[in-house]
Amino acid sequence: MAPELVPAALKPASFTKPVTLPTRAYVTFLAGNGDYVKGVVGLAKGLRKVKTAYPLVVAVLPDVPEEHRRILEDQGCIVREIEPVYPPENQTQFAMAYYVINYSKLRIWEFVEYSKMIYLDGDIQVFDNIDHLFDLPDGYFYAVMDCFCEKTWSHTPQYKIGYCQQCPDRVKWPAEMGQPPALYFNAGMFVFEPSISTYHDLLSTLKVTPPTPFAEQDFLNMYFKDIYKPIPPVYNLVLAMLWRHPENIELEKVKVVHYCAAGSKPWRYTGKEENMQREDIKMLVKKWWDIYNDESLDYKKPLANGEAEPVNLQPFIAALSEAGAVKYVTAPSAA
Ligand SMILES: O=c1ccn([C@@H]2O[C@H](COP(=O)(O)OP(=O)(O)O)[C@@H](O)[C@H]2O)c(=O)[nH]1
Ligand SMILES: OC[C@H]1O[C@H](O[C@@H]2[C@@H](O)[C@H](O)[C@@H](O)[C@H](O)[C@@H]2O)[C@H](O)[C@@H](O)[C@H]1O
Ligand SMILES: [Mn+2]
Repeated sequence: MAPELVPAALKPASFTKPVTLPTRAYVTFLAGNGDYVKGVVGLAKGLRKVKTAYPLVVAVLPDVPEEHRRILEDQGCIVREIEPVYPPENQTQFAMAYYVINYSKLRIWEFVEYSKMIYLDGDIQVFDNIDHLFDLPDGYFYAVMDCFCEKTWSHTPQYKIGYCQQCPDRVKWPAEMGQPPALYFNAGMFVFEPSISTYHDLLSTLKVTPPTPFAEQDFLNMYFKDIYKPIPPVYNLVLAMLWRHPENIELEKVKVVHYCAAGSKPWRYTGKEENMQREDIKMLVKKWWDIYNDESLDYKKPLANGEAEPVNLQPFIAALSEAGAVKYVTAPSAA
């Protein structure tokens, strides 16, 4: 029998089937009426500088003032208000008292208008395009491994014996203490898929999980332990790595910097805290300020003729395609 002249996949019908493009976005979290809004402005401008194809969603708690929300919308951010999430009643001493508000990050699993998201703390800057991370296979939780060597970890057995997952052979985990701790990620940056069922399960699991010093970071590590996949530290340079594990870092290759070491928040930098006079820290803080102060990176910057800069339609197209107003037809790939 003559082979099909037109393979089924190329029959006209397959070209008219509406295809919803995967909608992707970066997402960050903002709480309070303080200065973290500067971190988020810096992040929005940094993502624009590396020409990301995706919008930045900012999940804001109710206590974020209207003025700060306006600043972020004027920087092209999609501002979404979320309700706080509190851990169960507890006597926990969080590593930092304010960590209790970080459980509210869990609300981002409810952003199911996006198929895949990259979460970034507001104290993170993206210096190279990382859009390719959205193409990582679904079904896993991707993040960079943390370091246990800072004083903030002094409550843990690994700190007490000098063990760190970044260099498991320097001080080996003693057999008499059983298995070494499972690989543990820093929750300042991760690639995830929003899902209503996961969202509800996260919140119901939280209700019966005693809080611990690293708050939602500990909780997320416990919850995603079975599907966690480490990604290279170039995607989330926890600054302490520079003095704790310099052998694991090639600074010139770092794409994402996480200003989480004490005293390193660029918008609060004084240089007085330990390690803050290091040349690499001073260089990274300057790099952050260079972006923050770069007016050419402002969103919809009016051009000389007074017209607004061409608007980046990506966020609107993504929203429209999701809402079904615009049906995309994919042509077969050229490859
Ligand atoms: O007053 C605050 C404290 C924290 N955050 C948000 O919560 C994230 C996690 O807190 P932080 O980065 O300070 O923790 P670290 O990574 O330094 O431990 C921040 O990046 C912000 O996105 C905020 O918006 N306001
Ligand atoms: O609420 C807990 C926080 O825990 C993490 O920060 C810590 C952690 O990285 C430690 O390993 C460092 O020693 C420390 O400096 C740093 O602040 C996340 O960055 C943050 O997003 C958030 O989840
Ligand atoms: Mn952080």
